[in-house]
This record gives sequence, structure tokens and C-alpha cells, in this order.
Amino acid sequence: MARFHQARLAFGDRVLWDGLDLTVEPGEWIAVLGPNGSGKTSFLRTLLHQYPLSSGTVEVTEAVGYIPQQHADDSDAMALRGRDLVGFGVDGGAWGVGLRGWARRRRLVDDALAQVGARQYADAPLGVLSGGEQQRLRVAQALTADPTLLLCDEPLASLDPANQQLVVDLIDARRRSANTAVVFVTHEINPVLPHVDRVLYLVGGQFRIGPPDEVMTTETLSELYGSDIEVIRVGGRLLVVGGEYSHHCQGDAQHSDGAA
Ligand SMILES: Nc1ncnc2c1ncn2[C@@H]1O[C@H](COP(=O)(O)OP(=O)(O)OP(=O)(O)O)[C@@H](O)[C@H]1O
Repeated sequence: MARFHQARLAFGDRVLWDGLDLTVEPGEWIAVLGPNGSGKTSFLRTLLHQYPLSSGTVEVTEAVGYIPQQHADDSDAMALRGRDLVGFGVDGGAWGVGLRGWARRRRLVDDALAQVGARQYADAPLGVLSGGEQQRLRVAQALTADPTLLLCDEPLASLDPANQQLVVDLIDARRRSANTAVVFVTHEINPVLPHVDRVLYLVGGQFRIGPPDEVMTTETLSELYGSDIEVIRVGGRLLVVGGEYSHHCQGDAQHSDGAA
């Protein structure tokens, strides 16, 4: 689905990563973790060919779906309906696609809405929908590409645990039904931990890649951060405790602070 070979990304003398060899297999779920500014979004941008590598190569499948980071939108949320948002995934909102184009667009949008169970509010203005409902539509937008690789940039941000679970389940359902590979940027590994095959952890120009059991350990993260980090397993969840990095498990921040 994607293959990096000896990939390096740097802005000026700031190196985000170097010597990255990574092949993303069909149906594989890779979580991308790391502190603010470590290069998680830039990693997705190299897969989207928005950022050229400084050296090395990346090859990517053609059918890529993308759930971008959620930003406050300038457009009029009361004028835009759910299905309009999903339709942007088909044609970027272009005019003049012709009657046949509109029929195809409608079919793709309806199909994507059905996949995420959002048909009942497809015609409602975005502005009246909850954060969870809007995020469901954004997943649908990415699915209009019929992706073999789905890139997700913090799709759980600002969702409550129930809606986080819902979005994770939708993405996992797509992965299972179509063997779609998932590259998932997140600050909080716990909601996706049961699904994750490998973790790419970026810190200060260094990285580790491997199964969660190998990367999410006291030894590996302490080595990567160059300071004492403690990883504790509690009931199938991971608590990352240590200095300024305790925020990595946002949902557990209060526990981390207490344990630090
Ligand atoms: N086009 C660019 N030109 C110069 N520097 C950039 C560019 N894009 C990103 N950077 C820098 O690269 C670093 C990594 O940014 P990036 O957005 O990838 O981090 P991130 O890990 O996704 O952060 P966050 O968790 O805050 O979203 C930052 O220091 C950022 O300022």
C-alpha cells in the first residue's frame, strides 16, 4: 500500500526522521504517535505527496482516503449539508461535472453514507450536527475514494469516549471488509490499541517502528526520549508516565500526573 525506502524529511536543519524503511501491508493498522511537532502530520503529507522527501523514496497506492485534522471551518455550516461535505470527497466541490457526473457522485455519496450509517442526517445542515455525527461524515468523505489506504489525522480529537469508539469501529469495519490499510495519527493509543498491528513512534528526529508490545515499553520509550519514561499496563490500557510526556495518554492525564 505504501513503501518508504531510506526516507528522510527535514525542514532546514530540523530533521523529522531519517533512514526510514517501512512497508505498509494491505489490511494493516499502523498508529503514528509522538509529541507535538514530532512530524506525525508531515508523515501523512509525504504519503499524500504534499511534502517531497529530503532523500529516499516513497511509493503509494493510488486509492488513498484521507481524514484531515479537524479545524474550525470558515464555510457557512448552516448552508452546507452532510451530503455536500461527503461529496467534496468525490469531486472537491467542482462544478460542471454533467448529469452523468452528478448521478455517479450521488451513488458514491449514498454508498459512503450507508457505510458509516449516516443517511438519516445526510440532508441536515452541518451546523446542527454533533461533533460525533460530523466526524462520521468525514469518515464517509474519505471512503468515497474507495481507499486501499486510509490516512487518518487525529480523527478522535475532541470526541467523547463513546464517539471515539464509534469512529474507531467504523474505520476497523472498513479495514476488515475491504482489507484497507490504515495509518492513524493519534495522541491517545488506548482507543485503537486492540486494532493496532504496528506503532511508528516519532520523537525529536528519532523513530521506532514495531508491534505495540515492542515499542510501547519503558525501555524503548525511555531510550527514544532520552529520559525516564514509564509505561504501565492497567487492564489492557497503557499509561505513559514521565515528565512533560505524560500527556501522551490524554484520557489518562489525571492518573498519569498522580502516578508521576
Ligand atoms: N511546510 C513546512 N515548512 C517548515 N516547517 C514545517 C512545515 N511543515 C511542518 N513543519 C514543521 O515540522 C514539525 C512537525 O510538524 P507536524 O505538524 O508534522 O507535527 P505533528 O507531530 O503532527 O504535531 P501535532 O501533534 O502538534 O499535530 C513542526 O516543527 C513544524 O513546524
